Amino acid sequence: MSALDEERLDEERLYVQRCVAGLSRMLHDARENVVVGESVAGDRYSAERLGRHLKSLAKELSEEPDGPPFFGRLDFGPGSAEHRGRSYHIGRRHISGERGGPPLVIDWRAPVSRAFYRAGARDPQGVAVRRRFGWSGRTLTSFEDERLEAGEEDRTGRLLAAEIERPRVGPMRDIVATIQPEQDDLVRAALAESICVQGAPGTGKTAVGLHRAAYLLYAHRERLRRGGVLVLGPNQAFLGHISAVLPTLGEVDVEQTTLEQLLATVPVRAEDSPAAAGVKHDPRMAVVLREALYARIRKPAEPVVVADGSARWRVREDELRRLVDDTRRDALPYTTGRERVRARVVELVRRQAEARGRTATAAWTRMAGRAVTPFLDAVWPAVRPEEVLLEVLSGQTPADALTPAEHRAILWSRPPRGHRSARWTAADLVLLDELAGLLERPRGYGHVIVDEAQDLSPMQCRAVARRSEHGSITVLGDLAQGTTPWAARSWPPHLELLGKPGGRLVALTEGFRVPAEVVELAGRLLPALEVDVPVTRAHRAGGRARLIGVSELRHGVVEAARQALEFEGSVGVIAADAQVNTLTAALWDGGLDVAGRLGVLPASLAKGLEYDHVVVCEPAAIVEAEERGLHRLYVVLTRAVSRLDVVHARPLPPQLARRPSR
Ligand SMILES: Nc1ncnc2c1ncn2[C@@H]1O[C@H](COP(=O)(O)OP(=O)(O)OP(=O)(O)O)[C@@H](O)[C@H]1O
Repeated sequence: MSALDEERLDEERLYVQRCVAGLSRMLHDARENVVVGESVAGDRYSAERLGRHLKSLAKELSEEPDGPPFFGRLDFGPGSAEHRGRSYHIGRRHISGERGGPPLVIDWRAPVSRAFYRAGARDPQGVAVRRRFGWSGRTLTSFEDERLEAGEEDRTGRLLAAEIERPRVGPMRDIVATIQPEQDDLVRAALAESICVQGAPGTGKTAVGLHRAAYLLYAHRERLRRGGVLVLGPNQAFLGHISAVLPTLGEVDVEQTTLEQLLATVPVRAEDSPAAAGVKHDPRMAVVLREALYARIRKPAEPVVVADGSARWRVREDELRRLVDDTRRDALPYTTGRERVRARVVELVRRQAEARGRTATAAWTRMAGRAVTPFLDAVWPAVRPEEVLLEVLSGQTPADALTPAEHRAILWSRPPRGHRSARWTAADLVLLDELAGLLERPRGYGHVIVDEAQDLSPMQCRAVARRSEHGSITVLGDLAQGTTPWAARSWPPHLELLGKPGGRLVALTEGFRVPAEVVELAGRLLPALEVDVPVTRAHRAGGRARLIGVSELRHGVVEAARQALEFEGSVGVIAADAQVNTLTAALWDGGLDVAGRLGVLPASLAKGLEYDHVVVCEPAAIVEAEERGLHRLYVVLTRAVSRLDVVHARPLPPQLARRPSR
């Protein structure tokens, strides 16, 4: 490093100290304000609001992990009308300046920070110098400059490469320091825009989704405060893997869950046969359920008579029929429809009563409403989702939308006595949610991010659509990684089921996880996966992929894991679900500690995760375990960040054994 650079680094280190002081000042002020805010606000409501706001700010600041206060800096040159001659440090969060001075650090999501991600030698956007910083913990160790206005740009700089190539340990981290232009375009897309991102393994779909959530909350905080942001992931292991990212970015109020958990209104106590699950996830079930629910509505067969003191008010049958028909045509949720009928009948009664000089007080209206209940119970009965589904699965309602064989597939062999003793399956939860959505509109979100969306069934897509009807969605997925029997084969129909047929379809094509050697090996499966997905360019080189034939699987796996532990980083041993216990025991017996850095994972839970070194055990068993086993194998092979060992005692699946001829 030159003497001048040493000097610059020293200056930046002094700046770090100012930032650290700035942060502790912010924390001190926020704590102070919690106390003051609660006592000075004019009324209780605003005191509470202010108190809550300040408390969450104080909490956020004090929970701020000891990360570096900034990761980049922009020096604007004469080419910028707005920021000429200014320089800004960019970090994970805003750090206020001293005594009303300019901020010390600008949030990466602020408009001016955009140039950090988007400017280049071709379009410098007024940036004279873009600086990236290298850190070791909280210590600033280096920096790298690109003189953009002078036509100098280094898209594969040392610091960038080091971040991408770093060995993985522990859960996923944020990527704010190195978001790439094609990713930034998605992260900062308008709130109203629904986007569908198709990307090969490791192209940063999950990272983009999480950063988009953080960006939207920053740019539209007030609007999103009411609806909120929901992140849906495939399973608990995945949620654990991503759970730290948003809090590191200062966003603690995002709901992160699985769809199954979101819909869990009753416990799951049974499993469907593949045939039954296939029918239950088919979109025609929406028709079956709607018809079963609305079959409860009857034609009024007698007049409504309301006893009101000495008077009797009567609404004729033909009037009631018209009223029920009209309300059905209004296409309201079922429960709202029932209340609308009640209100309309009461209105007819009220007119009669007022014509005879009565005054319809609030108490009178309540009395009349109650008097109409028996009529409603007969004609538009109140109902629970479980009651309707029980009828459907017991064969008490027709299912004209299904073939007789499909209908038989979903019927219970021994129907339960009542819905409380029913043993519901995971697919039933989706059906119950569909019914609940027909009864009443569910809570909607301002924005929903759906990861691994290719795996959602049509009925699951409808559950997501119901929750984002008035909001927007980010759909993340890879058609090649679809492992459910109902996985999407193409995006446009899927987007339609998700309620956003006009969503923008974008492909991410730069791979940040999987090295070229592993991409080549896993890519041998692609022709057999029968999906049309764009080719990806691997950012990482220097990886290793080995096919290791052994005579005894357990022994081979223990040996591969032992060798893997000689390297830095996490090691994931991934096997067909049925082999996990045996292999875990073998690793323990071999003296390896299956905890911490080394983990054993069933293939069915590997989605979205990554390990520095992956040992895939007996691919043939992974393929055989399920209908879309080859897709599962593709998912499993693409979890490796640096090295992949495929250990097999049986012959390899033929698609993996040979290179595809092109
Ligand atoms: N711009 C970037 N800079 C540095 N690392 C990145 C960048 N984009 C993605 N990564 C890293 O690449 C890895 C893969 O990212 P991510 O898990 O988001 O990919 P994905 O497309 O969701 O993969 P999969 O389809 O396998 O779930 C992660 O470790 C992520 O942090």
